[in-house]
Amino acid sequence: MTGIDVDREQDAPVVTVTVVYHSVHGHTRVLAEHLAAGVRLVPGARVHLAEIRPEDVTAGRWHDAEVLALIGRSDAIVFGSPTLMGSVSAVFKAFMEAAFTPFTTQAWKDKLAGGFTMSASQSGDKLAVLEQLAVFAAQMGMQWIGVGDMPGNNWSGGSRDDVNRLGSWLGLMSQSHADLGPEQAGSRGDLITAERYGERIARLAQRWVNAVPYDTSRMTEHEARALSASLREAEDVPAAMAGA
Ligand SMILES: Cc1cc2nc3c(=O)[nH]c(=O)nc-3n(C[C@H](O)[C@H](O)[C@H](O)COP(=O)(O)O)c2cc1C
Repeated sequence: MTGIDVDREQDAPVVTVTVVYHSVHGHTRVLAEHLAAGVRLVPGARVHLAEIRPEDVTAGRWHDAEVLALIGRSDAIVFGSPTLMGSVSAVFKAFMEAAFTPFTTQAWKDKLAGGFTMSASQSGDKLAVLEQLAVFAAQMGMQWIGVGDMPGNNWSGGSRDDVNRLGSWLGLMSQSHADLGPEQAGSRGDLITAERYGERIARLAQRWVNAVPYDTSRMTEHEARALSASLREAEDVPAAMAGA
């Protein structure tokens, strides 16, 4: 992120948020769309929806050059997957593994990140998915943003329509009844929480790009090893001792 692009009409910093998600039956897609609607509320914020498609996975390897290029141009990336067997879906995991290439050059370092998941059970082990996504973002050197809303549906007057009704802060959780189609995905509260989360990410992205411009240090693994070796050499520490 070098320099600040300003939307003159709206007098706001331009930021690009990409929502990268997989959905088998469409419920997670609805969540992604509401998240994007929240981003659009922010003047200057641009949003893209990038669906990870099973047809782009061949022999377990995902590839879509356009999606990777889009992510490369984005200030914030929000990752989303249904919870399947307490994990991100196999298709989304293939996307995560394809990020090994940008990992090696730290290409996504210091971009903002967030995550969301949809499942049928109230808990359904959704937290495991958000943890998986947050660890992934950390490996990519990204800055994670959680949900910033107080918990709902945690008292006698609460309901499914409450904001953050599942009380999740690491990322966005939503729940859809297993017998209902995507047109009834989540609850009203979940969809409002998704919009609020999208808006939060966009506003924080604006704050992030508006900060003092800088170029963060990036190193490939090879360069990191060379740096360690030169430091050892300068201190005259034998490699065997330094690595003990
Ligand atoms: C193979 C499979 C595994 C699932 N595992 C879980 C699970 O671990 N926890 C849960 O609450 N729901 C689970 N579900 C339900 C889905 O998370 C739920 O139907 C979700 O809405 C699917 O989202 P999608 O329509 O975006 O694909 C599972 C469904 C399938 C088909």
